[in-house]
Amino acid sequence: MSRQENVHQHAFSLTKEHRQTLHGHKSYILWFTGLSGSGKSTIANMVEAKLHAKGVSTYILDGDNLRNGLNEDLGFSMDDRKENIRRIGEVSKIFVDSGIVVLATFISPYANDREDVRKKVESDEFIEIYVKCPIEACEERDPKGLYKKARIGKITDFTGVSAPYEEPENPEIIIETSENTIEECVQQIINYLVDAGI
Ligand SMILES: Nc1ncnc2c1ncn2[C@@H]1O[C@H](COP(=O)(O)OS(=O)(=O)O)[C@@H](OP(=O)(O)O)[C@H]1O
Ligand SMILES: Nc1ncnc2c1ncn2[C@@H]1O[C@H](COP(=O)(O)OP(=O)(O)O)[C@@H](O)[C@H]1O
Repeated sequence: MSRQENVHQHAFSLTKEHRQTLHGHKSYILWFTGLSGSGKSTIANMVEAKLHAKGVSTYILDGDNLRNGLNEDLGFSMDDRKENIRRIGEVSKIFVDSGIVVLATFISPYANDREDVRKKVESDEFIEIYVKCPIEACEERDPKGLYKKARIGKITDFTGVSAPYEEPENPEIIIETSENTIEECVQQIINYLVDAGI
């Protein structure tokens, strides 16, 4: 017997469209993926501020923050990362249903896990942003000193050092943070949203 066999969904009267109308805009997920130190949080923070200033309802879901709460039971094995991203995908879907624009900043190193999130929402509601930066530049920045620890084995399964990162094959947006300024990267994302009419 499946665990969901006796669980029945209630049909509520208000829909995502009602909530989007109240907010005055579409809701969708901006999914930032990239190495530690590539710039996911920095860019998302500024994109959120710009959207907020334009009257868009937003929320940032961030790896470090979620791992201190909802996902405090998860580590960095392949299975734990998969479960981490699955839960974030479900939470993101709830936000989209509530009419809010989600900015999700997770390394999300496995292409399949990212594609599983994409499939949870409508095709135009998942915008994958590859925050591209050579590992040498991330390591040079090392804002939290994690690469240093990973190189001497104090952190295991560290993405790019002792665990894989699968580059997105067809992301909606690629920002190259070692080639462009923070402001240029932010503007590139805003331009995409304006061109897409959202
Ligand atoms: N082993 C290992 N590998 C990668 N990252 C590590 C690891 N241990 C701790 N950290 C810190 O956790 C942050 C990444 O969490 P995520 O939830 O984004 O990871 S994942 O999507 O499940 O791969 C990551 O945050 P960012 O640097 O902002 O990417 C690190 O601060
Ligand atoms: N063009 C850029 N885009 C984003 N971050 C940049 C850029 N240039 C330099 N940085 C710096 O790189 C670091 C990125 O750290 P962070 O945003 O925490 O990355 P992540 O969330 O991917 O781990 C910050 O210290 C930021 O100031």
